[in-house]
Amino acid sequence: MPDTPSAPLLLGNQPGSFPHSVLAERHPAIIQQVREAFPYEPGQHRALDELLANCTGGEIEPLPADAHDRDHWETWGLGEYTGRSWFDVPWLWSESWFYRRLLQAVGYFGPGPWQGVDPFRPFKVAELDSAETDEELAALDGLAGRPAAEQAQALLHGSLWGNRADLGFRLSAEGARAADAAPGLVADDSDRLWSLLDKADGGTLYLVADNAGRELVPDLLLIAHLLHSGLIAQAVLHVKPYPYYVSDATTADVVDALRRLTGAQGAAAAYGRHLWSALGDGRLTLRAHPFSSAPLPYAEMPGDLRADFAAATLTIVKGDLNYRRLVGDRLWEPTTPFAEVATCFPGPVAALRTLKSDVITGLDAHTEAALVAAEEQRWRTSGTHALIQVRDVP
Ligand SMILES: O=P(O)(O)OC[C@H]1O[C@](O)(CO)[C@@H](O)[C@@H]1O
Repeated sequence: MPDTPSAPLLLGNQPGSFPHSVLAERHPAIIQQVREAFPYEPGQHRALDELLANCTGGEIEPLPADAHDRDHWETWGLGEYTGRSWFDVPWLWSESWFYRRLLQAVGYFGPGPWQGVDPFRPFKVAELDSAETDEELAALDGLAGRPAAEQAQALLHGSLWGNRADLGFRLSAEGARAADAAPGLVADDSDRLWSLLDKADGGTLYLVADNAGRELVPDLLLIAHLLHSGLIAQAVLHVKPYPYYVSDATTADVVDALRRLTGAQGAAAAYGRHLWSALGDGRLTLRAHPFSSAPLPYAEMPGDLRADFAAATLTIVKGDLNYRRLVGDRLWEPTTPFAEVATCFPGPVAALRTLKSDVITGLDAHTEAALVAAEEQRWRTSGTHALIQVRDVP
């Protein structure tokens, strides 16, 4: 982080704040959503009851002695935060811990009959199989005949706005959108993004995925187009090692998305087949690094991951949570330059994000003033604004 004054770290202990509402309201709603979606047995319901009581009114508790990832969580601060309220530790940490404990409660990590049963799968599949997805896939036929640069920009925007497909957010934001102004891009460095790829011509793109379904599909389409056009020779897709934040993508979700594409008609099916063969011959590879679901900012990424990202021509980082991790989940002045804050990233990085939490950087003063005039501070969390911000390594 720059040696300039830092910015306050987000905690969940301010009643009325967005972080507090997530811990106090969204997490209980997600427990109820998961409970209703599966014929869980008494043991799981008891564990969900305990989690509900603990995450809203209890203290951080240690992991079971035999937990497979106990060492990771000890490295990630569990020892330091054990015994403290969920609301008094970094918000990023509490949220990540919630999903770890939720999977524990439903038996996802096993051993046992519910091992590997993704508690969020019904929601992700329903969204992938939705009529909206049909429409978006059919629209690809219209794009096929357009000039390559226009196709690329359209697919980049498809990937960007796909980030609204955040099912955790939808749970508590239903209907909110109707009240807000038309969606708008509050920062746009897409020209720099394209010039980075053009310069490398045949380089390697890393894409750190966010949500499955209607966000992952346009991410994959963007990768397919860039591979097919030769603008990149290799793509590496980072997904989560286990279900996370309701709709974050895992390898199983990538397979579902590819089946959805290959099962479609026209251009969509062609993209699907292209991606399927790219996985088969190694032009597209998947990664599911444990740090992808760690409760920490990217400044604290381990050496192997740092070396990975440093080797990329460009890394596209998707979504709100990843953006928070890029800027340290701190409440920077909105006009603080993105490039000054994202110095933790070892290679050229482009953030594609719809705004769904308080953190923001890299706005010009005029844009900030216009947003505040139109929406007070709602623009930060409404999910109706987006940004494309790029930091090229000096
Ligand atoms: O799917 P995304 O874009 O990372 O958004 C995650 C959402 O969840 C949050 O963590 C709040 O729970 C915010 O970051 C954001 O509202």
